[in-house]
Amino acid sequence: MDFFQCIPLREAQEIIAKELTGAIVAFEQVSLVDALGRVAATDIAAIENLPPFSRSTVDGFAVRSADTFGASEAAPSLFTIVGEVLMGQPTDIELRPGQAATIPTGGMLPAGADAVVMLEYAEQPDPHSLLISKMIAPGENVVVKGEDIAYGSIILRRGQKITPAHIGVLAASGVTYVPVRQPVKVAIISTGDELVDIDVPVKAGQIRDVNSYALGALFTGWGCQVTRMGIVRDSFEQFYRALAEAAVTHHMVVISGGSSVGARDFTVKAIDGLGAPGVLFHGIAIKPGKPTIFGMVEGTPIFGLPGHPVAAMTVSDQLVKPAVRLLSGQKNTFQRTRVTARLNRNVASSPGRDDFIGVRLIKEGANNKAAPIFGKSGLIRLMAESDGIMHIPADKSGVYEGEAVEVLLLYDAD
Ligand SMILES: Nc1nc2c(c(=O)[nH]1)N[C@H]1C(S)=C(S)[C@@H](COP(=O)(O)OP(=O)(O)OC[C@H]3O[C@@H](n4cnc5c(N)ncnc54)[C@H](O)[C@@H]3O)O[C@H]1N2
Ligand code: MOO
Repeated sequence: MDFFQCIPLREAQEIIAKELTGAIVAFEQVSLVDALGRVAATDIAAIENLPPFSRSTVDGFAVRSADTFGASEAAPSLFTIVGEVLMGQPTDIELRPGQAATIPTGGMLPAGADAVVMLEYAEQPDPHSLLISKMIAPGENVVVKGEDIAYGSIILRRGQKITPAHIGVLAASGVTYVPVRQPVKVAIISTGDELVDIDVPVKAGQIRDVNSYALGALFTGWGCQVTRMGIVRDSFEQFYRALAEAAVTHHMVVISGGSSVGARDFTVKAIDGLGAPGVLFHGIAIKPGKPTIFGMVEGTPIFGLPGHPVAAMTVSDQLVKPAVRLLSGQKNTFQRTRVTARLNRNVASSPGRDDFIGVRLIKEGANNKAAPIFGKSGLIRLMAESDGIMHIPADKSGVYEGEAVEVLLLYDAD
């Protein structure tokens, strides 16, 4: 018998997406060196061409490519060297037919030139003459003005998570400050009379609070600003007060424990009591993580995650992560880094329920083998031993040895 109505995982994700689409946190300006991993709040367009002038990509001689037409070992083209381009300086050399100029890698292409021949393909019979014995194509060994980034093109898109390469593009374009979304502020409340903090001696019947640390680390890795609100004992009043405070001071609240139907499980009552619309679902057809709760209180999403650490992390991966992406205005809400691997044994699963099982990835030639890490969802070590989570969709009743499975990487970059 089930105490609550389980909805499919897809439906749970759709409810969250519907509630949070457009509910984006405010923006702020940060200096370029602080922009890594932040989410761009606006499109940024290039206000200049990059490179701002045509440049050589090799050490050699700038020429007019047409002058090498028909050049061969037997009949090399002859050029007069009319000057030298200096690194980091403009040049007023203007090549006429039959003329060449010495140029360093990165040097400014002189007017009239459209290609550069590498030093090793040219011969200098004397300091003022040059013989080129092969044809040079227009644009050879040259990056033309605006070829990297054209004036007016979009160099960073709203909703993109800023990578080291974006930082490079922004630096190249002279952008010193970047408009980004504020970090999503997440409060984590651990509930349970059995819990003690990690610096407190553990007495019989007690365990250390794993979830506020593991989930806090997970959310921090996604760019959130995490407040660990500490452990709230199983008293409704204390819990209600902590939740009310967390909901008004944070963009999102994540409660660990108290999501099941035990006598002390009052998460649903507290969320419903705090404001509209309250609890939107309680129970998902997923393993682990079945007793998950989600609600909205006056615009703040509240997650009630199962206390078992593997369940709490799995549900975070499937539901809290897209919620964070929606709040921070990221475009790729449900996009995941996946690898395909072949199972090294049969794995049974119940149809009608999405199963998530930690796996170790073993490289075998060009392929990956997935070795499931079985165990109860209360065992945090399962996550530590896993490289990712294998997903068995609800329409399957198991996967056979050798079959391909999708493995979601727990710590993907996007
Ligand atoms: N009769 C039923 N019992 C349970 C069901 C059910 O359907 N019927 N569901 C089980 C499943 S599945 C899960 S998951 C858990 C969910 O329990 P709660 O979310 O209500 O959480 P608690 O009862 O508080 O704790 C469960 C378990 O996890 C440990 N825990 C809690 N918080 C932490 C923490 N911060 N760090 C480490 N470990 C934590 C807690 O000590 C319990 O052992 O319910 C099943 N029961
Ligand atoms: O969420 Mo529970 O951990 O499904 O076993």
